[in-house]
Amino acid sequence: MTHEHAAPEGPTVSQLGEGQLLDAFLPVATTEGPHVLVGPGDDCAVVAAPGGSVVLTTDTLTLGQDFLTMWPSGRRTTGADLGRKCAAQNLADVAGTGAVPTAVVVSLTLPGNTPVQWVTDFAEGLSRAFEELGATECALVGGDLGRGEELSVTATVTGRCVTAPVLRSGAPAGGVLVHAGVLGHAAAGLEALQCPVPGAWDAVPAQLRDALESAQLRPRPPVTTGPALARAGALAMMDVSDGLLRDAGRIARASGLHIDLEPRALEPHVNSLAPAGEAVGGDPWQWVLTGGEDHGLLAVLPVDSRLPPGVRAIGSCAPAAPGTVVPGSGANPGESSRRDPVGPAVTIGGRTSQQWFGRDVVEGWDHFEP
Ligand SMILES: Nc1ncnc2c1ncn2[C@@H]1O[C@H](COP(=O)(O)OP(=O)(O)O)[C@@H](O)[C@H]1O
Ligand SMILES: Cc1ncc(C[n+]2csc(CCOP(=O)(O)OP(=O)(O)O)c2C)c(N)n1
Ligand SMILES: [Mg+2]
Repeated sequence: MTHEHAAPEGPTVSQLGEGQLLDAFLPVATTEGPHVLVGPGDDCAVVAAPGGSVVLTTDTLTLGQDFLTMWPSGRRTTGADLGRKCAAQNLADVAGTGAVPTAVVVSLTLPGNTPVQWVTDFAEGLSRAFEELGATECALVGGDLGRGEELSVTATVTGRCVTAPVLRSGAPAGGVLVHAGVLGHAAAGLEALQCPVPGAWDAVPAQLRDALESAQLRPRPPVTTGPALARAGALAMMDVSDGLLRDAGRIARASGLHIDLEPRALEPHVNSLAPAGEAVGGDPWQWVLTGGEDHGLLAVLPVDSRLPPGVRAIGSCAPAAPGTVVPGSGANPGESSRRDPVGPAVTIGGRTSQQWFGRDVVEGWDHFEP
């Protein structure tokens, strides 16, 4: 059913990016209150609770936009896959704040012909992900069921902090940019899933193709590394959901900094994708630098910090050149109004993404970007 608006005046959401939409949306909403410790702008909000605080995040997966039930490659997104992905993307936001996940509520919008087995598989996938990702304190505590035209699942997850919450805005000049998890695998997996059989991806070894498709369908964020990074002294952190360049840009802007990525530190990620890139004529650097949905953790630590297991240094933070980036305010996370007037917030080995790729590239995912 299409959705007709009575007064179709002015731009539609698909003419704006997510940042511009938030710039329009948040100023007319009440975003401050006596219990709000951290409002919109970070991976999680932080709300005062008796004796402490609770961190809170929500994320939706919608058929067509975030997954397909049957992919051109022939693979299906099962209920168990979607349960795992739903858990992973929310648990990663809690981890990205340095917190331990505590509880989940899930809302399911289901077309009437959805098999019951699909729904029970979803519940099982959700719970298996808690176990497999180390969210051992986390339980499903509620939710909602409804019928709708399009299959859609939304989870809201709470967490408890082990230190002060780690936001995007605390990175200092001189800090070390670190990352834990995979980069580019979910993006390469999306291309594999979208490629019909027979097709270009037939040239990729079956095991690698399967692993990349699984990285897209069942991402495995390093959830327990979030609190470990917080304890190691992380000053800024987030999960990489929209692409390394775009999300590093969010830390840079929120912290009023310039970030330079170290190409040699990213080479192991690129090399792991090279056989697939060669076989299909894809660019592994593009997958690594701009691919979303891996949900690894990106953090800034003081120089000379001990890195927790699985954490690698991938870049450095420097003062922003005058006029380069404007620090964001927590209440207004949209980026459009503070688009860099002079230079980029993030470079790769000192080069802009345009210089690095030799062409203009889209630096990451945006649900509405025109
Ligand atoms: N409908 C909304 N109402 C209030 N805040 C929102 C809404 N949608 C997004 N936000 C907030 O805006 C920020 C979006 O920033 P973004 O960098 O896109 O985060 P993420 O990639 O983790 O979703 C988050 O802090 C999120 O909580
Ligand atoms: C059918 C389909 N098309 C496109 C994509 C790619 N995609 C969808 S969402 C997304 C980025 C993650 O976005 P979101 O779920 O909004 O996570 P958030 O940034 O809110 O954490 C990407 C790369 C996909 N997974 N499936
Ligand atoms: Mg996020």
